[in-house]
Amino acid sequence: MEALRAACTTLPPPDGGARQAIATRDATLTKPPGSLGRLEALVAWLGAWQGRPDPVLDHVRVVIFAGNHGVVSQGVSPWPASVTAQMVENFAAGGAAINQIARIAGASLHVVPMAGLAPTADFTVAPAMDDDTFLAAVSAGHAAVGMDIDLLCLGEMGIGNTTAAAALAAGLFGGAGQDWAGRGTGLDAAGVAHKARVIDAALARHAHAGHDPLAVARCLGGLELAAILGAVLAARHRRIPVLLDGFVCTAAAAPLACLHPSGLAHTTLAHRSAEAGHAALARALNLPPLLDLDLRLGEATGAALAVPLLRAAVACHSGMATFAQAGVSDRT
Ligand SMILES: Cc1cc2ncn([C@H]3O[C@H](COP(=O)(O)O)[C@@H](O)[C@H]3O)c2cc1C
Ligand SMILES: O=C(O)c1cccnc1
Repeated sequence: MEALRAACTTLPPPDGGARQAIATRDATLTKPPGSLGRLEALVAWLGAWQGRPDPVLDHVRVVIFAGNHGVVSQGVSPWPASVTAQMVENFAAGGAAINQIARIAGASLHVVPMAGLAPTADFTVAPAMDDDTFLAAVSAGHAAVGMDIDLLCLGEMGIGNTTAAAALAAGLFGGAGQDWAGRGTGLDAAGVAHKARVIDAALARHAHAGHDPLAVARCLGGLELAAILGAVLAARHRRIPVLLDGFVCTAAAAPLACLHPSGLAHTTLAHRSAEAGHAALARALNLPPLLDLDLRLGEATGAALAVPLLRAAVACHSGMATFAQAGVSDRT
């Protein structure tokens, strides 16, 4: 655990030279300065983390981690845990939403089933994971990133994981179950109230995890959430920019922000999920979302949807003419 903590607290910064070169070229392009808004910031962000004045999106990888959750036995999801494995099969067959969106985005799709989809412990009665299980899950996430990647999109599949994400968010940022619990895959109001009580029970049981973000992630998280944390960490050490997906993915990455003040600087939040806690979590992490499409699916769908936006931003930066080239008058 201490090696992981050290890896989370000693993080490389972005490439300031690449960022500056991008700003310098941007100022010469045939548009009013700043007129491409966040697209300009996205190019600078990509280049600063890729260490390139000419950011590329040739190799975009979507990784979905799948895991099961013991807390499902508390009736926190309208769906049975067996759907996790069935959806892993559906990903392999090309039938899920993410298969379609990843194809449109020009991204490869990789699915990593965690621990043979064996569930974690029910965290209302015991820590979700012991140290070894947690560290193995973080390592699996780390290993799934690969080397020659220009952009990593992260997502998850795991029935019950909006409960784990809400518990993790509460453990890291405070508040009670009702502040973070949402409808997930379709709970009604009574179901959300029950889910909030289940989260409160978990928070009470693991209060001793206190302010150690890794202990909170181990006790209240899940296997696929730990893997996402490992993947975000690996990407940082390899300077690969990351698009985070919805509520679950954001909560999974959050411990790194709690361990290092700029721990998530190499990530962009692709969208604001309709899941109730996501807006507050995004604010707590100072991660303004790119898209707001009322998605509440997970699977990295929101992350993959933002890839074409990044492609457009890069195309503008690399392909636009300068004022001098086009013979367009600069401002007087
Ligand atoms: C068919 C199906 C496909 C999914 N794809 C993603 N999720 C999403 O819903 C689950 C979390 O919601 P909860 O906490 O309410 O169980 C996760 O698997 C998440 O990825 C799905 C859920 C279902 C049912
Ligand atoms: O935003 C998410 O990550 C989400 C929301 C609902 C269900 N699964 C995931």
